[in-house]
Amino acid sequence: MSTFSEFGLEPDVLQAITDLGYEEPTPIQAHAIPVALSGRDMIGQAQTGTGKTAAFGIPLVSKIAPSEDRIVTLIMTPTRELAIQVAEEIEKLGRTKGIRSLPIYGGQDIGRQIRGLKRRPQIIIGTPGRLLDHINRKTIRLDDVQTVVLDEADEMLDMGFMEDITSILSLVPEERQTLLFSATMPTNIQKLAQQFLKNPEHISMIPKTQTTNKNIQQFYIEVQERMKFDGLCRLLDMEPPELAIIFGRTKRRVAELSEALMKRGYAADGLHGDLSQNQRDAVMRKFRDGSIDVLVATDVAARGLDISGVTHVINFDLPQDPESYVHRIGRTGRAGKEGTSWTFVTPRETDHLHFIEKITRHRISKKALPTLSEAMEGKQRVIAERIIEAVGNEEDTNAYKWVAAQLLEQYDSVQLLAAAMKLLTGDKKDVSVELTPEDPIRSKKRGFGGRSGGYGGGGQGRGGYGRREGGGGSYGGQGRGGYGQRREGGSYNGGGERRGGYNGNGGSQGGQGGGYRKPYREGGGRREDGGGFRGDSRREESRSSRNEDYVNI
Ligand SMILES: Nc1ncnc2c1ncn2[C@@H]1O[C@H](COP(=O)(O)OP(=O)(O)OP(=O)(O)O)[C@@H](O)[C@H]1O
Ligand SMILES: [Mg+2]
Repeated sequence: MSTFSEFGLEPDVLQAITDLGYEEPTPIQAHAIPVALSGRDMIGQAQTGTGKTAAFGIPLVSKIAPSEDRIVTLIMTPTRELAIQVAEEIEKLGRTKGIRSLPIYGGQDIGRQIRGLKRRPQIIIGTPGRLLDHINRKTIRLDDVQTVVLDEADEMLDMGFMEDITSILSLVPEERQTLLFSATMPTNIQKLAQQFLKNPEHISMIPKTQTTNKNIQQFYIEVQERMKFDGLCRLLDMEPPELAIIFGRTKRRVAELSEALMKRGYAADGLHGDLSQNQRDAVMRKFRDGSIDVLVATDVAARGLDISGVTHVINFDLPQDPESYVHRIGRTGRAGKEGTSWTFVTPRETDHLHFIEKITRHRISKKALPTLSEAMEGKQRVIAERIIEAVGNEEDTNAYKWVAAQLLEQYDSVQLLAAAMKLLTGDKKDVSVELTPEDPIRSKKRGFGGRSGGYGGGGQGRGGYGRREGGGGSYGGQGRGGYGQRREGGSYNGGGERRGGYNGNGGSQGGQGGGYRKPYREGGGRREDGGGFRGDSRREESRSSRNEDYVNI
């Protein structure tokens, strides 16, 4: 299928597609749209940034009559930011036709959502926790829903969401169409998914040879934990990104890292689940409009987010599992654009890196940590470019010329310009920053075949937060060194490895015994929106507070 008109779409919908600037369907759209239009259940898998949203969005808006005044379509996403973004795309696709849609997510004023619901939207895009809240308040009824979409399906069907999804889907009529989309779909998840699907068509656009998007150049740098921050600064200086997303492992890590980058003069801010929704919205707005160019985030930003201009993804901490790696780096190299990813790996984590390479079927190229002089060169290049740009702007510089001429009479021109450049670089490399060191990720050494079948098992909540005493010494600047004592014990990912096959032959479904959860959610099950990435005690709170969404991180 090479044009959208070949799908037999209505003129209004075609107009909306044109307005979005989409000229021809992407491969997943070409294959998935006809199946979705036919009413069949489907599992749709395609690489990050290849247009899965419109692949389900176009058929959804096509199938709804503008006169419909009930909720007939439900889309679920794992994070609030993704719900907002998907809602925006659906709104654009449905606007010309007069389709009404509404995002429903935790952290937003519920009264506002209730007012929105009075406009009788036909499509709801929500996160599970807040959806359940509305269902309990009877402000949302799902009796008339005909189509359900789980975006980031594997994440949604992970243990953290399983219970909520099951409750929500039990309220949707059996006679419905269910569509699952994701860039990753571990085999075990597919099996589980079939619990909710009827005779689904499986459409996979993932090439046998590589699960990550080929437009992303992937590098890793082996670096000691204590050198990571300086390494990051050098990297940002050497190859200044247009926009970059830097992933850290935990909320605390992200808070510390964004703070540290700001202190060193970078236009950065952090996104994680301990922030209020207003703060989260403000950070996203600043990143989207370019008032910051570095977004430091937990995995809350790993899935689905589509921000144009992201040229670099940096894994400051190695992700826990290969899926997370695929999604994180997939925030760049979208819609045919090129992108670069850098991953920091501490010496003890190289096994885990190779495991990620094996599962993603892609070799990640090794690079050396940029040297100080490479970083300096990069910085100076940027300053030189800014100066040259300003030189071209006579009007802006006129007011400075008189003083410039005076200075040139007294000083050497090269010396003058060098001094001005030095001031412009705003060099703050000596500002000391605090960063608590992280433990290395332990390699899972899982084979494809599965050791004991299934995911997880167990799940007694061992471990939790690897108690750490002594905390962080100062990091960088002067005073480097004091790293704080750390007591061993209490592995941070709480024991429970994901046993069993990844793409596994062999892994049975494992769902009994509380299994089927990722290691970092071990021991708790339910996620809270922005809750701990590790099974810490907060999960108990989230279990009882149903009025929020349960996204981890
Ligand atoms: N047919 C098309 N032509 C051009 N651009 C498109 C087309 N379809 C989608 N896009 C653009 O491609 C980008 C990625 O789309 P989208 O966010 O749907 O990707 P995705 O496959 O859902 O990725 P992820 O797995 O990260 O969620 C968006 O900016 C979107 O506007
Ligand atoms: Mg998506």
